[in-house]
Amino acid sequence: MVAQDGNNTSSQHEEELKVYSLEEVAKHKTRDSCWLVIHDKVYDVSKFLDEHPGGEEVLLEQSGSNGTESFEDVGHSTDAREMMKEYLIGELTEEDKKFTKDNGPKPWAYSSSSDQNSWRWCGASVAVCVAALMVYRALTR
Ligand code: HEM
Repeated sequence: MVAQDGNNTSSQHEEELKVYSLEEVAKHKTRDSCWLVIHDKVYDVSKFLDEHPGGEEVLLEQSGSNGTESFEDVGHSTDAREMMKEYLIGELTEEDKKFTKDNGPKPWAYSSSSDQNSWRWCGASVAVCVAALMVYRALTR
């Protein structure tokens, strides 16, 4: 018979998150150990410095502190947000949390996988044109 023990090994990553204070995070601001906080989560991006499309400088600048605002200002894509999970090492202590909300990528930063978006815009534009034409014809009759 099939044993039903498949659900106790998955999705434990979130539960295993370590808790760090901002003070602890502030000790990691070098190339060898570069941590930063985004939306109250702690990321160790030391191994990502060379790969970051925005360059290592910006990451080093934000290291040891809260990079949420800069991260959101750039409007990182869905792909970037997926990528982050790889570098997640923990979260801030309750007292250090800012409880910022992750509103997802900005409209201009959707990843290429969501080409459907352009089609949606295209469809909407056609609909607006047709509606305008109908109104025009109704008014000029
Ligand atoms: C773990 C954290 C981060 C990851 C995984 C990440 C990933 C990425 C990726 C994949 C891109 C390419 C564009 C995109 O897909 O959105 C990018 C661009 C960029 N990132 Fe980050 N990033 C992180 C943190 C930060 C932080 C804290 C800053 C602070 C300023 C930053 C600044 C930038 C800039 C300036 C660009 C270039 C945007 C452009 O040229 O259009 N990133 N990042």
